Amino acid sequence: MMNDLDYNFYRVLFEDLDPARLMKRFLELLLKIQNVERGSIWIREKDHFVCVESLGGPSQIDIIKGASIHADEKSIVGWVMENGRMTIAEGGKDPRHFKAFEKHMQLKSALILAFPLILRDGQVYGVVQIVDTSAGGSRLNLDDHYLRILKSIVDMGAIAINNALQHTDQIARNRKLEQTLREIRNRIQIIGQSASFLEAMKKVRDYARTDFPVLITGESGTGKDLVAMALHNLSSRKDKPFVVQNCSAIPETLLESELFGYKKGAFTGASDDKTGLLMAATGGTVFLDEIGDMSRLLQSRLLRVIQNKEIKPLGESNTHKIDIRIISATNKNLNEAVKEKTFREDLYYRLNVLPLHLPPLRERKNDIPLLLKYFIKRESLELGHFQKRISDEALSCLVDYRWPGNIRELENFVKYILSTVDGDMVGVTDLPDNYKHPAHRQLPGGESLPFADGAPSGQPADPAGRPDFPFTGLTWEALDKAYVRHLLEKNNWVVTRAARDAGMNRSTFDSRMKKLGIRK
Ligand SMILES: Nc1ncnc2c1ncn2[C@@H]1O[C@H](COP(=O)(O)OP(=O)(O)OP(=O)(O)O)[C@@H](O)[C@H]1O
Repeated sequence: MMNDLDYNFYRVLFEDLDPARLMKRFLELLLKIQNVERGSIWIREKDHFVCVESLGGPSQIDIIKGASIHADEKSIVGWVMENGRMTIAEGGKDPRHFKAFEKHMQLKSALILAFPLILRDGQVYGVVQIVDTSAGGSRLNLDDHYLRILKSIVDMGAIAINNALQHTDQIARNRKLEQTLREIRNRIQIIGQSASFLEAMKKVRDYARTDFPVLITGESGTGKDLVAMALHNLSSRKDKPFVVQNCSAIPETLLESELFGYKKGAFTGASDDKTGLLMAATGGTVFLDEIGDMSRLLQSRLLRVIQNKEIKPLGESNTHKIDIRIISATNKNLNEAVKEKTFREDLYYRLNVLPLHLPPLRERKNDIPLLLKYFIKRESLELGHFQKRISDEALSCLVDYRWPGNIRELENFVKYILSTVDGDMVGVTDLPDNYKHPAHRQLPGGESLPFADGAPSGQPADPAGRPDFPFTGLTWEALDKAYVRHLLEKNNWVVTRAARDAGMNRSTFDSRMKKLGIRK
């Protein structure tokens, strides 16, 4: 029979990536080689050995697929798992034989041949049993040479089965990840009620109905990534990939490989074909973040892709048609970059078909209380904490604050207060200095107002918990001096501008400076 092991045998091992089918075909093959009818495959699962395939026997009760043996029980399967070697056992007589399964079987095992299923690293993950039920176990061929060949077949099968199991596991994991991603995307909440924000959101809905490129502009942390994802989710491409690439974070050659892909051997180190993101996203949306940082060379390649709707990976002679929507984003002034010739004008017009500007948080102050509430709720739920509230005074400081890091900064601020404030109410004293009343902030140039760290010493706290008037305890002159210096610093020591901010003319401001002893 062993001579009949033609290429069909290898097909059994390498053709099928479905573990159940593969195990069945593999077991059938082993039984055919040994000319017996009964056999089973067992896999270790935590503290049990589970029969994942079983063949043979005249009736259904002889099939033990799905049965399991506890690792503490005496069994041939357990012995082989533990010792990692083949064994031959006499059914019913061998003390290792777990007889419970055979109690009701029509045919009892006479001789059992069991091989370990071993991984490349020597780990035993399963056992295959080949069982002879003929009288005296006369059918099994136990010739040394024969068994050695059989063992190498089992070893190959073990690797093939494990590959198939891992492959299936990987597919299941990918499915789960995709599902989680879909859920996360559906959970996206975009918070805002200010006019400028609502106007931007209307554009998002309008743009989602089309397929034209969108260029999102706005300061860092204003929500460009979030809005790009929302646009994709609202569009007809929502069930296709949404692929994100940050164009500033990686070197040019790496970015080129990521976006356009390459053919095996296109350059030293290209040991396999790589599908670029633009091709992988076909049918879906590509979000190119920080597009203003893309090199001129890659700008030209991207332009060609947009113009021709096709892509040619590095080192490949053929082009591939692609169907993608491009959303790009920048916190730079691309108009300026075009003037300075660091950004291609033709690409700029190709990308900026539908412009979308996200206003900074300081221009949508109405949204600040709403966003604070939203993040407090979200983060408290995550932490399993009670939801804190923000006192009116603290809230007014936060609304006045300029939020240079926009919503990202606000999100981080909420995490900070939830971690540091003990009580249920967040008061002014809980705020870091730079978030307090403007007069409490660090002055430009590093100079602080005299009591930037809190109320001046000796001032009793208000029993109602209201913050002290911040200027108590300062002389009029000290206050005057700090204010004049602050205006000068803010205006880079351009006196005319500082005077305008103070609401006085230049010469009055000059004489005030002189009186206070402040020199340029
Ligand atoms: N309107 C909003 N509602 C709720 N969360 C928001 C909103 N806008 C932004 N965020 C959150 O603020 C954080 C920063 O947003 P995002 O990363 O989209 O900003 P960005 O403009 O792309 O920043 P960068 O230019 O630095 O990449 C994210 O965690 C995002 O979920």
